[in-house]
Amino acid sequence: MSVTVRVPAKVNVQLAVGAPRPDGFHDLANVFLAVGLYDEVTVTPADGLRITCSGPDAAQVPLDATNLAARAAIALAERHGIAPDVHIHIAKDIPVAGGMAGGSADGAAALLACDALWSTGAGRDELLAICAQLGSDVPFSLVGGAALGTGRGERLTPVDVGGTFHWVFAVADGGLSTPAVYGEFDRLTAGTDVPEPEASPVLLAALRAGDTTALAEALSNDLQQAALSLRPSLADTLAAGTAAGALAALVSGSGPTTAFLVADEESARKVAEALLTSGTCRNARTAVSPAPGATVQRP
Ligand SMILES: C[C@](O)(CO)[C@H](O)COP(=O)(O)OP(=O)(O)OC[C@H]1O[C@@H](n2ccc(N)nc2=O)[C@H](O)[C@@H]1O
Ligand SMILES: Nc1ncnc2c1ncn2[C@@H]1O[C@H](COP(=O)(O)OP(=O)(O)OP(=O)(O)O)[C@@H](O)[C@H]1O
Repeated sequence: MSVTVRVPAKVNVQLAVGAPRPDGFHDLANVFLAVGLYDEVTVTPADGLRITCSGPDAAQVPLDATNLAARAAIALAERHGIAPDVHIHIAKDIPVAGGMAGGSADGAAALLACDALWSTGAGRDELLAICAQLGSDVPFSLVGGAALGTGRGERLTPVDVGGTFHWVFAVADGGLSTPAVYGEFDRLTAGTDVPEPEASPVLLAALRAGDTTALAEALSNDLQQAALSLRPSLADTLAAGTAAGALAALVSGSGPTTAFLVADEESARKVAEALLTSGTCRNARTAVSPAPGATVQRP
């Protein structure tokens, strides 16, 4: 018997970053929106723990115990006194190291899949606590939709979304390391007074109203400057999407994927095509939001 879980990518429609904490993390006001690009994680009983991965970016995914999907299986098994003897297969469609929480998504998906396979009876709160141990973005991958993440992003409050938003994502060549981007943020803000991060009421109202124009005006990412500083060529990608008619352009999370909010499906197609022909990115993907969180697939 196997269990398959489908899990979405995310874009941060607001990422407000505070000063570094003593533990090295940063307090955030992190407004997550799940977008309809998905990985699928399948777990099957096996003699030991084994990971495989398929998809165009599969070669960049670690297949050892550092993989977040493996760490999730081990964490759940330890808590319930079970041997983590599963074959985990990741069908990867979320860009790797792109700031779209691909690894986090696989962690949340493997956790939910193993929980179903082993019938552990773990409640939602226990699963969310394990997610938070695995990484700051992992709890959101489990819940999906839209949520405000505070603390290091792991403490979630659901956010209402009153409509569908259309996006284009420009996938860059190579990844950016999340700690390196936070480190660059610290370097760029050193000696300045970094304000306490706060969610923008205007942005939350735009989401609630399903108002694309208002959301376009309210999007913000405090890590954008740091990502651009480490990868200056991203400015060309942002400019190419804006010139093609995107309502707003921003770096997705820690980058280097860039996100373009567009009016509708037709505009998404046009902007994606223009980005591809601009030569400023490796690939361009269209997607809608919000998307549901990690979900067990029934055959
Ligand atoms: C950039 C975002 O993707 C936005 O959602 C997240 O903040 C990153 O979340 P993540 O990849 O799950 O990050 P984690 O695995 O928890 O942490 C990786 C590293 O990122 C930095 N980090 C992460 C989250 C946070 N609130 N402050 C940080 O400074 C730390 O250097 C940390 O060691
Ligand atoms: N299941 C996984 N899929 C992809 N990368 C993984 C996975 N598990 C661990 N990793 C490691 O995590 C690193 C970051 O990859 P990931 O795709 O999660 O980045 P990201 O989307 O930028 O993350 P975030 O948006 O959460 O900061 C990779 O370079 C890889 O070494």
